[in-house]
Amino acid sequence: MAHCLAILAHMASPPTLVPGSVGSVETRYLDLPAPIRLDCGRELHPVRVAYETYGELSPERDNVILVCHALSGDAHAAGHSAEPPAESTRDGFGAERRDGAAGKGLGWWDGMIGPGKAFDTDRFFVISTNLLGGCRGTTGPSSIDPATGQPYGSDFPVVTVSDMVRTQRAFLDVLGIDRLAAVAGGSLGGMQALEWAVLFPDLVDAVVVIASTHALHTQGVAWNAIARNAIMGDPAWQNGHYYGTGRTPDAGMGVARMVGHVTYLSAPALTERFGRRLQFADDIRYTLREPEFEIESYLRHQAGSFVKRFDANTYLYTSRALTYFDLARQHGDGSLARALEGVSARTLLIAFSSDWLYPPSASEQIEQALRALGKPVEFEVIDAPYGHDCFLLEEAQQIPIIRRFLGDGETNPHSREERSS
Ligand SMILES: CC(=O)SCCNC(=O)CCNC(=O)[C@H](O)C(C)(C)COP(=O)(O)OP(=O)(O)OC[C@H]1O[C@@H](n2cnc3c(N)ncnc32)[C@H](O)[C@@H]1OP(=O)(O)O
Ligand SMILES: N[C@@H](CCO)C(=O)O
Repeated sequence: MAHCLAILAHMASPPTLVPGSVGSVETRYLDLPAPIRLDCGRELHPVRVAYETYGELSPERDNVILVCHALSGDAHAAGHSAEPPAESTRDGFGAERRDGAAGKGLGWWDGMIGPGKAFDTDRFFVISTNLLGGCRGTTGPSSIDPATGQPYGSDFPVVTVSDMVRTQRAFLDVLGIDRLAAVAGGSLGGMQALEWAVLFPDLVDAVVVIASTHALHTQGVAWNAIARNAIMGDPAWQNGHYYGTGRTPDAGMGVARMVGHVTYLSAPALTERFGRRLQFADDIRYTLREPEFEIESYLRHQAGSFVKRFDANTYLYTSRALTYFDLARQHGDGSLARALEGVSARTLLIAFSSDWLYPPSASEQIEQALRALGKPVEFEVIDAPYGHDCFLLEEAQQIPIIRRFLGDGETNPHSREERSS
């Protein structure tokens, strides 16, 4: 009888998928029970991880998707933030920075995570963590160093993408999750997804790597160096020990964000949007200090909002980690193919035609290496004009590709409708 009911359930019309919101969410915090051993040779303890979850964990715990954020994101990936920050205020990067990466209290990938969306919370239990070295609740340079009772500052160890992934693994162990249906992310988040597939091949079924690379190209390393030098060259940086001094390297970090932001956009998109239009249309004002062009004003705005929500030291550490990332060097003695030999996850690579910072050619190299090894891999280049930040903006084109890759959900045993039938 139960068997018949199950068949009937399958014969019924599939549920209509209307993309929705995950609603109100709360960031939670978990302290890891053991130290994290880092690539640099040091151990880090204590380590706290800030995280959010969306959807329902299946009884078999086999429907978990880990979402990894990019340089300036945080654990708040979807839904509306429910609460004022609690623990994260301890490091001084909480309350006034509450609006988070995407602003207005909405998660930075809200368009991609939720019922009927790319990472469908009717099927999957999505977990998002703030990365190691972060400033939004996970242990980072603004956290208290137990050895001194003061914030680490630049005494925080230099961390790598592998360290971030090992921290996520330790965090998931505490939650009792020993297998991931998928790991997904854009940019630095995509690097983490790749690192998961290489470091823990037996634990990951699929990876979704968007606007990312196996190793940032020379120009990308150079832009990151310029950004870090802008921060470290600001006298208010104070060798990284600015917490509690009343001075923060806002000027340097503002420049870093301006540089970064231009690299996240395409030249045609900038031209299309701003051209050479003057901020004050009447005429030029013969001023050195004030923004004269709309693009100057826009960049100043981006810089100003960024310094209100982000810690300069976290920028330095995160930027350093993404420039170190190099699968071939770290795992393949210089060979990307050798680095990927052990991967068993299905891989989806998505790149954007206008992304010159993480260009489609980098994803293509990964695709070719995986294909030559006989690994299951799909690669899609989305034609979109906005540059690297397309992974945050071009949801409509990404959603069907990712949904198809993850299965359409109609036969998934963990879809909410089928579980309740
Ligand atoms: C990926 C992760 O893990 S999280 C990190 C993602 N988040 C970020 O990077 C945050 C920074 N924001 C951005 O990079 C971008 O805003 C995106 C990519 C997220 C979204 O892009 P868009 O929605 O197109 O935002 P856009 O680039 O138009 O910026 C809009 C802002 O510029 C302001 N603006 C636009 N033109 C001007 C101008 N001429 N002068 C001054 N300000 C201007 C708008 O008023 C608006 O301000 P607000 O954000 O304070 O409301
Ligand atoms: N704009 C995004 C993309 C960086 O890769 C961020 O700030 O995190």
